[in-house]
Amino acid sequence: MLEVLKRSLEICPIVQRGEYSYFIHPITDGVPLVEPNLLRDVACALFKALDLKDVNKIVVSEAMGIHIGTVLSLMTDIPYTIVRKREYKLPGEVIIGQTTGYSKGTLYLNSVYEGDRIAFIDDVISTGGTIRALLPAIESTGAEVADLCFVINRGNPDIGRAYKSLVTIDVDKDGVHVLDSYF
Ligand SMILES: O=P(O)(O)OC[C@H]1O[C@H](OP(=O)(O)OP(=O)(O)O)[C@H](O)[C@@H]1O
Ligand code: HPA
Repeated sequence: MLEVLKRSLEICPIVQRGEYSYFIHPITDGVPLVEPNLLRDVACALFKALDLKDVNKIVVSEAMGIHIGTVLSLMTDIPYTIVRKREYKLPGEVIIGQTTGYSKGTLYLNSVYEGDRIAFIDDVISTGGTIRALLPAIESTGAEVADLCFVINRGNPDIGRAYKSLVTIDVDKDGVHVLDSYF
């Protein structure tokens, strides 16, 4: 398990976004091509790694949480909602400031309510800026984040609580180096 993911990371290209060495990978970018065997490898590992007991909703963030949220939802029959980069002004919408290693923006959380037990998944954690902003926003609704898992962990940031990641990597100008994996 995770052999396909690890191999694909070791060959992925790097581009500079200012000071930030950005790796380009099918799971985090949708390019190069998302091969079904890679998606299957990731989906099965997420399903196995996450504790989904009594979880009633999956939360993912736009854009690149969406394909992994879709496959996990199909596998588990648990519905998911997407934290969007677009405002809806629905009642209860939570507005979140997001800062990553290369961008700043605003996210909008909907469809999460008091009493929900949430599994949060995302393609990558890097500086941790996104999840550090998202966690209190989800919890402000009265929902509990029961488990969280990232497909790729670069940087292993402290987010104030435990989290899971399928693979841990280091990125430099020469490429991606896989340091550790969950399975
Ligand atoms: O740990 P951080 O430094 O916050 O980085 C992680 C975030 O960066 C990416 O999202 P991005 O906002 O680039 O959007 P995308 O999914 O559309 O690529 C990724 O999907 C995470 O949500
Ligand atoms: O280096 C990266 N590559 C792809 N997605 C990302 N999201 C945060 N950092 C990265």
